[in-house]
Parts: sequence; C-alpha cells; structure tokens
Amino acid sequence: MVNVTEAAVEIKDLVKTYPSSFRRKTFRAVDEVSLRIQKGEVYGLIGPNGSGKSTTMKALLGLVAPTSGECRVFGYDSMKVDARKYVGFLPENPYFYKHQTAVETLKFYGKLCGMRGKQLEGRIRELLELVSLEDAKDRRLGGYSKGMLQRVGLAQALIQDPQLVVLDEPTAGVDPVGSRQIRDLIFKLKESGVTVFLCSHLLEQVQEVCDQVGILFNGKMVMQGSVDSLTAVSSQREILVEGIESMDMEQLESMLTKAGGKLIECSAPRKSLENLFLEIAKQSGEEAR
Ligand SMILES: Nc1ncnc2c1ncn2[C@@H]1O[C@H](COP(=O)(O)OP(=O)(O)OP(=O)(O)O)[C@@H](O)[C@H]1O
Repeated sequence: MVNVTEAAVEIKDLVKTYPSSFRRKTFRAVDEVSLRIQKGEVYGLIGPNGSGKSTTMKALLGLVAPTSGECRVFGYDSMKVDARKYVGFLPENPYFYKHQTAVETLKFYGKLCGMRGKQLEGRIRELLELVSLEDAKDRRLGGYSKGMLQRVGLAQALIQDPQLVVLDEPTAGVDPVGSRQIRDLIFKLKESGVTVFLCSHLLEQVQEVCDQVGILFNGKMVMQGSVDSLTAVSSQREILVEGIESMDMEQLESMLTKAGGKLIECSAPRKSLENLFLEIAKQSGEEAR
C-alpha cells in the first residue's frame, strides 16, 4: 500500500556527476536539486537541452545512482525495489518491438509487472480505450505514427495502475492534435488522483496542465512554485472588452491616467497558433492518427 502520510516525490539535494575528459574533472549534470510533489499534483520540470531533466527523473526512478542527496517515492528510497511498485515510466525515446501489436506489447509489459490472465486482459482493454487505440490494437507497431507510439508508451506506463507516473517528454515529435490527446490523458490521470511528474519543451501545455513547475538551468533548480504564482504579473491588470466599434482612445487613456494607471497596450486579442491549427484540423475532419 502507498504510504498516505508521505509526499509522492521527495528529492533532496540531489547531485549527479559524470566524468569529464577535461583534466579528469567531474561534471555536475544535476547540482543540488530539491523538489517535492504532493499526491495528486502534476509537476512539470522545464529547462533547455542538457539541463538535467532526464537525469533527475532517472535518479528518482532508481535508474541512475545519485552521487549524493536522496530521492524518495511515497517515502521509499528510490534505489530500493519497493519504490518501483507504484510508479509508471514513459522514457524519452521508448523502444518497442516493431513486429508486435499494441495488445502484444501491453501483454509483454503487464507480464513483466507480474500480471496475468483475466486481470491483465481487462487492464489492456481499459488502457486501449483510454489512449484511443482500440481500432489499431491488432496492427503491428512498425506501422504506427509517432503519436500512436507515444500513446502505446503511455498505456505501457499505466499498465500496473501506478500512483505516480513519470513522463519524459510525453509529446516529443507528436503533432498538435496528438499532443492535445496526451494532454487530455494527463488531465484524466489527475482527475483519478494519480500524481504526474513530467518534463517537456511545450511550455504552453506545461502551463495548462501542471500545478507546480520547476525550472532547471545547467543542472540547478533556478525557480519553482505554482504555475499561477510564477506567471502572474501582479502590478498589471488585463481588461478584455467586446461590443465597442470605435473607441475614443484619448478618453480611455485619460480615464486610466486619472485612476493612477498607464495604458501599456491596446490591441485585438490573438488566438494561439496551436488553437488555430486545431480549429483547422477540426474543420477538415482530421482524425488523430
Ligand atoms: N550517462 C551519461 N554520461 C555522461 N554524461 C551524461 C550522461 N547522461 C547525461 N549526461 C549529460 O548530463 C547533462 C544532462 O543531461 P539530461 O539528459 O539530464 O538533460 P535534459 O535536460 O533531459 O536534456 P534534453 O532536454 O535534451 O532531454 C547533459 O550534458 C548530458 O550530456
């Protein structure tokens, strides 16, 4: 059973060094990183290439041994087998046997987790429905698109009904329709109380889906907190007006000046390129493949 009194993830002063060829010095891929994820939260780790995101995740999963510091999953030391019972993982570049179908792949991973028979078959059915791959379940993965492969990867990560899911770039190489499906899946996981720890370069989606965000640069955690607290510009207010054909800008500006403010920008709002793309995809009846 998951320890209900513990945080889902606790990383304390994590350091991971690798040998560097330069004068036999070591290089710090992760440099005293600490973070805590409460149960049911979605936490996003962001940062440029090589900033230490994957290494932090791998240390949490016990796939790399920390040089110093500690990582705990529901209170269990990450290097101990107990910590892995409640965790699902989607690696950055998941490798699947291309000759297997989605059902065969999920059966393989389910068996690795000790699942068998009716329990495993039922779980596979549920997951194929969750990731919308029922129609393609008997096709070989060699013919799957990148978006479909990522969804098989997600189903694989969820096979043993984990309480914590670690997703390393879940939308890498996936088009906007596919990445929106993955975003919706993350929302579904959150709704069902699963804790999600992800890293991504799609900052708009991270902002949409995460409760907490950590920003890594050169292996160091430079900022972390709730998305709202990090993104709010507390000294400004945004007002969106509809139904005015022509506006006396001078009048508006003088009103704002009288109230002690200053008009910084006045323009028609824009939709994001992502929303525009999704609208067009919908209009042209594009089904996610
Ligand atoms: N096994 C290893 N041996 C040596 N150096 C490594 C090893 N694994 C990672 N590194 C180095 O550690 C640094 C952090 O790598 P990491 O993969 O954690 O970054 P990342 O933030 O996940 O990058 P990306 O966004 O490109 O996936 C990089 O400079 C990388 O080259």
